[in-house]
Amino acid sequence: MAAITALPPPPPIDDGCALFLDVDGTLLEFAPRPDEVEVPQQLREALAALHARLQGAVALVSGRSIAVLDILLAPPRLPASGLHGLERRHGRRIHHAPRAPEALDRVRSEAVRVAARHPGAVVEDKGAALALHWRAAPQAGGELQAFARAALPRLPGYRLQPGNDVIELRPAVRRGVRADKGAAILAFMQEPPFAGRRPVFAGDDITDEAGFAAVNSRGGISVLVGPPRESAAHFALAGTAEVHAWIGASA
Ligand SMILES: O=P(O)(O)OC[C@H]1O[C@H](O[C@H]2O[C@H](CO)[C@@H](O)[C@H](O)[C@H]2O)[C@H](O)[C@@H](O)[C@@H]1O
Repeated sequence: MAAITALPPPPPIDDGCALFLDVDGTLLEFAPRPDEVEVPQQLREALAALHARLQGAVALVSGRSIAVLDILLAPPRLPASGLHGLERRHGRRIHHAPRAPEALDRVRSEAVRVAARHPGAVVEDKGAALALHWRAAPQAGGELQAFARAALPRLPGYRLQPGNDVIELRPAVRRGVRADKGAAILAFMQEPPFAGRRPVFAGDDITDEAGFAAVNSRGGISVLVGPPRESAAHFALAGTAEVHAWIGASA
C-alpha cells in the first residue's frame, strides 16, 4: 500500500463501467447507531438512474446484511453483497452466508451484558456475524475490542473485522472460499451485465481495501472516501456529499 497524501478525484462514471458501492460512510453519512441512518430520496433516484444507464451493472457491497440493505435503499433492489462478502444476490441467484454456530448465541448474550455497562454501545446481531459498536460510547471501545478478541477462539472459522468505531466477529470463509468484498466484486465481474466492463469501487473503511485491490487488479477505478489514510485506492473523495455529487453527475 502506498501512503496517501492527495489522491485525485475519480473520473466520471461512463457507460463502460460496472459500479460497486460501499454503503455506510460512502453512500450514507454515519449515525450514532446503525438503525439511525438517513437515506436521501435523491440518492435512491440517482442509484436507480445509474442502474438503468449502466444496464444493471450497479451493486452494493456492504458489511450490512442484504436484508437490511433492501430495507434501507430499495427501491431500487440492486444486486448486492452483504456481510463483507459472505452473502451475495444477483437477480434470483442468492448465495447465503454460513449458518451461525451455536457458540455465537452465548457470545452474543455475553456481549450484550458487556455493552449494557456502557450507555450508547450497541450489539448488532447480523445472523452469522456480530458487530460491537461504540460510536455513541467511545469509552466502551477498549472493552468491546478486548471482548471480541477473547471470544474469537470460541468461534472456529471466525475472524475479527475491524471497522469504523466497530469490531465484528464474522466467518472468514464461505464454503471453504475466502469471503471479502474483493472476492464478491470479482464474482460479480464474471457475470453479465458486469462482465467485460471496467470495475469502479468506492468505499471508506478497512473492509473496503479488499475491494480496492480487486478493482485495481482489473484495471479499474478504486475510490477512497473520507480523510487521507494508507490505502490501495488510486482516487479519493472527501465524503458522502462528494460521492453523491459524483454519482449524481453520472446518473
Ligand atoms: O461496509 P459498509 O456498508 O460500510 O458497512 C460497515 C458497517 O456499517 C454499519 O456500521 C457503521 O455505520 C453505523 C451507522 O452510521 C455507525 O453507527 C457505525 O459506527 C459504523 O461502524 C453497520 O452497522 C455494520 O453492520 C456494517 O458492517
